[in-house]
Formats: sequence, structure tokens, C-alpha cells
Amino acid sequence: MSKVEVGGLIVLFGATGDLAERQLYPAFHQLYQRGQLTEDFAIIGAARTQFTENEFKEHVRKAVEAGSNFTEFEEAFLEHIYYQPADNTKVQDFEKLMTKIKEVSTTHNTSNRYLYYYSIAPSIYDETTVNLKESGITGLTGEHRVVVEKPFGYSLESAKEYYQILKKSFNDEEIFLIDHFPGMDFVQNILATRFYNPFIEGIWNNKFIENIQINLPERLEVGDRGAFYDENGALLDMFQNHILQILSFIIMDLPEELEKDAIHSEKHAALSQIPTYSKEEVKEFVVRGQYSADAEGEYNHYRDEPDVAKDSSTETYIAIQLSVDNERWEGVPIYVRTGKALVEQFSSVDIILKERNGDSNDTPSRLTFYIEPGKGLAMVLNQKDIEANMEPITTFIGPDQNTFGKGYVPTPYENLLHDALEGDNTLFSSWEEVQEQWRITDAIKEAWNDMSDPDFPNYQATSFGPSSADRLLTRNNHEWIKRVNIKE
Ligand SMILES: NC(=O)C1=CN([C@@H]2O[C@H](COP(=O)(O)OP(=O)(O)OC[C@H]3O[C@@H](n4cnc5c(N)ncnc54)[C@H](OP(=O)(O)O)[C@@H]3O)[C@@H](O)[C@H]2O)C=CC1
Ligand SMILES: O=C1O[C@H](COP(=O)(O)O)[C@@H](O)[C@H](O)[C@H]1O
Repeated sequence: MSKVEVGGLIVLFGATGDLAERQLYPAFHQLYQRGQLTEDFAIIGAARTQFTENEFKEHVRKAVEAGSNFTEFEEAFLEHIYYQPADNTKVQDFEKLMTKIKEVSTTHNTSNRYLYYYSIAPSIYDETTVNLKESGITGLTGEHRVVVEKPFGYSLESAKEYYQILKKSFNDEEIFLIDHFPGMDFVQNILATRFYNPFIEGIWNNKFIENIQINLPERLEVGDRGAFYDENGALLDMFQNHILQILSFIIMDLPEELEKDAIHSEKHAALSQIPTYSKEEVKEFVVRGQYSADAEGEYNHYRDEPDVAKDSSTETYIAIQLSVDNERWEGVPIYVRTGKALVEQFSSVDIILKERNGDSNDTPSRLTFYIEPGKGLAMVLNQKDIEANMEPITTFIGPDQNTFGKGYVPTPYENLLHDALEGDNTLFSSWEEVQEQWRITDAIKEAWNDMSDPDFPNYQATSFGPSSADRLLTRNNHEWIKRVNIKE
């Protein structure tokens, strides 16, 4: 079913920032070009930079042209773009914003639907939210929603504070906590594949599954994101949100229907069954790393990246063994890893199946969900080798949806912006999920705080990461699925 057209007035706070430029403008443009935005949509960009409206339109044009999925610029798109300089800490700037909102909503007849996108640092959520209310903006007749970026806070406690701040101006159902991984079609595919193939659900348990892996290695170094990254590290940048969200789609019980409340309720229940690690368990099940320069001189030492402390003990790599406390998953180790400046670049979920009577075939059977590059489900199965006498040969069975003429893959931000305008929060993280994610993450962070400083750096850029991450698995007779290039 193709998506319905949506419209409304979007106020984009952080309009001059990196996220808006790299992801949001290209996504809005694609939605417009693909007929998924009605003509009554408009975007007001807001930030402190004193852009004129024309300068801002050029800024948006350049961002769109450099963005994902771009083919040809749609000039009419710019007729829907406006700019209002505003310092979010100043209520008088919101009074000017209010005047702009009234003008633009009249010009475009934006149906009294207002979407505020907080593409800003959490330190200004409070004043932004209060000023939206004080200036009367959120009091305008109509629907008001706010989209808030990840990571939502830096601990469970701070997340609770931020949520209370948002509640000053918005109800629970108006708050959209964004995590772009569930917005990816190939993450949603995990749930769809389980739902529509009962035989897969039949083996989705500890009787058939030996271990589960979420692999999100990146070649990208930290580069110019040092100020943000050095405060957060891989644990808060990737694990607290993306990895735990992907995991929730894997370990949740299937709801009767693919309906938003039922999905959120099962995801929340699943996350709540992941144990809180003690300090001893963190030592045993969590590996962290930080990169040093590579031999070719293409990558810096992490500690030499701009805005990173010279004695930083921030992790740029994590590998964690998790478990789920319930009957279905008892005894199934879940291994997750992600890191910067590695030799690999892909996102996938691998479900490694048990071997026959504990026999050791060459390769265990496996289901792989390719997320990036997005391909969908592939299977590794052992079949008879035609040149041998009942000996197995490993074969790959995998659809690339391109072969079915489904060539266009929307970016996650295209999917999520559309859903936010439609008021559908299925693919956003619920507040209950986010709280569980923090509970699991805080335990690791607190244990690290109690430990002596790690011996960093401990892996070289362009390697597979620290060798201790391999030992996490080999002690259980398992191994990471590693892929420098995806050929399967
Ligand atoms: N960049 C990314 O890839 C990702 C970012 N995020 C999250 O998105 C959010 C934005 O990140 P990012 O775009 O990278 O950050 P940037 O630092 O690039 O942008 C911050 C934006 O906030 C504006 N701003 C800063 N202070 C004020 C103020 N007092 N009043 C009004 N506007 C202000 C800046 O504009 P000006 O200086 O003109 O005021 C700028 O537009 C963060 O929460 C981040 O964690 C999440 C996932 C990925
Ligand atoms: O949110 C983030 O995600 C990206 C990885 O997402 P992708 O869509 O580019 O694969 C990561 O590089 C970044 O550090 C993190 O903030």
C-alpha cells in the first residue's frame, strides 16, 4: 500500500545544524518529489544564524543536492521553505516566530497541524519547550507534536527530567522519540519476516537458535563530531538506542496484529527482560575499545581528533554479550558490537542456528537480515555437494528486493518524518522502551565509572577491533560474523 499524502507546518529547530543538513532536508525533498507531502506543507527553519530567507533556501538546496536518493531538484519545493532567526533561550524571539507561523500557516493553509522538530542539543530543550508555551505557539488551535532526537538524555535520571520538561507543553501521545534505525525498512523487515512466515517463528527460540548477533561496524572515524562523541562514546551513541531497538524487534513476542500499541507493549516487555548487569557481569560480558592511528596514516589516533580530550577514556568500540530472562531465550547468548574506524562497514542481524546433534558442519545454518546495505533476508543452508557423497556444501539463498523491481529504498528519515506528520508513532521509541534502554545502559556506565581507566588505545584503525572482543565469543565456541565486503 503506498503512503498517504501528509501536510502541516514543520518548525525545525536546529535548522543550520549537521543533522538537518545531511538528513532532514534531503528527506523532506524526497517526500515532496515522491508525492507524499500535500501542497499545504511548509517548513520554517529556526536557529540563531542570521540567514535571510533566500540564503536559507540556498542552504537547503545545497543540502538536498548532496543528500541521499537525490536525482533532480524540485524547484517548487523551495516555495514551502521559510526561515526565522531565533535564539531558543529568548522568549521575545518566539514572539517573532509566532508571527511567522501565523503568516506561513495562512499562506499554505497548513490545516492547524504543527510539528516541532528538536534537532538541537538537549541542553536547550527546556527553554525551547517553555518558550513555545509562553509565546502562545502551542496554544494555537490544532494538533501539536514534537519530535526529539537521540540520545534522549545521558542517563535514566536525566531522561526522566527531559521527559518532564517536554510534558510542560505536550501530552504523551504528542511526544515522538526518534531513533532512525526502526525507520529503516530493513529493520522493520525483521518483524515482518517473523510475522508472515510461521515456520520462522517456529524456530525462533532456544531449541533452534545457538546465538544471535547484531553487527554494526563502521569505517567512519569520529572526525569533526569530537565534541559530541567524546561526551557520549559508542555506548550512548549506538548501544543505548539503535542496538537495543533492533534487539527489541528480534526478541519480542509477536503480537496478534501488527498494530502500534501491541508492538510497543511487546517491545517494552522484551526489553524489560534483559538483565541489569552487576559490576562483575560488566567485567565479564562487556568489551570496550578506542582506536589508534592506522599504519597508512589515513586515520588519526582518536585522541588527536578535533575536540577530543588528549587523555580521553571514551570508548569508540563496544562488544557486549547480553541475555534475555525468559523461557524462549534462556541460554541463547546475544552478541552485539559496533565501533568507529574499523575495517568493516555494514549493519546486519545474524541468527546462527544450532547444528545437528552438536555435529560440526563446515558452516552452521544461519538467517541473516541485511540492514545496510539493505537487501533483506538471506539464508545460509547446508545442501548436498553434488561432487561428494552426502557431504554438505554451504549455500546462500537471498533475495535482493531489486530483483523484484523494488529499487527505491526510502531513507529512515523519509519514513519517520512522514509518520510523525501522520501522527503514527509505531516506529518511534516509546517512553517505556527508552527507560528500559537506559536501565540496561546505566548499569554498564556506572560499572565503568567504578573501574580504573581502561588501557586505551587498544585497537588500530582499519582493524576488526580489540582482540578481547573475539575472546568474548570463542570461550563459548562461537565466532563473530565478519564481513569486509558483502558478497553473499
Ligand atoms: N548529526 C547527526 O548525525 C545526528 C544528530 N543527532 C542529534 O540531533 C541533534 C542535533 O545534532 P546536530 O545537528 O549534529 O548538531 P549541530 O551542533 O550541528 O546543530 C545544532 C543546531 O542547534 C542550533 N542552536 C544551537 N544553540 C541554539 C540556540 N540557543 N538557539 C537556537 N538554536 C540553537 C544551531 O544553530 P545556530 O548556531 O545557528 O544557532 C544548529 O542549527 C542532537 O541532539 C544530536 O544528538 C542524532 C542522530 C544523528
Ligand atoms: O545515530 C548515529 O548513527 C550513525 C549510524 O547510522 P547510519 O544510518 O549512518 O548507519 C552513526 O554513524 C552515528 O555515530 C550515530 O550518531
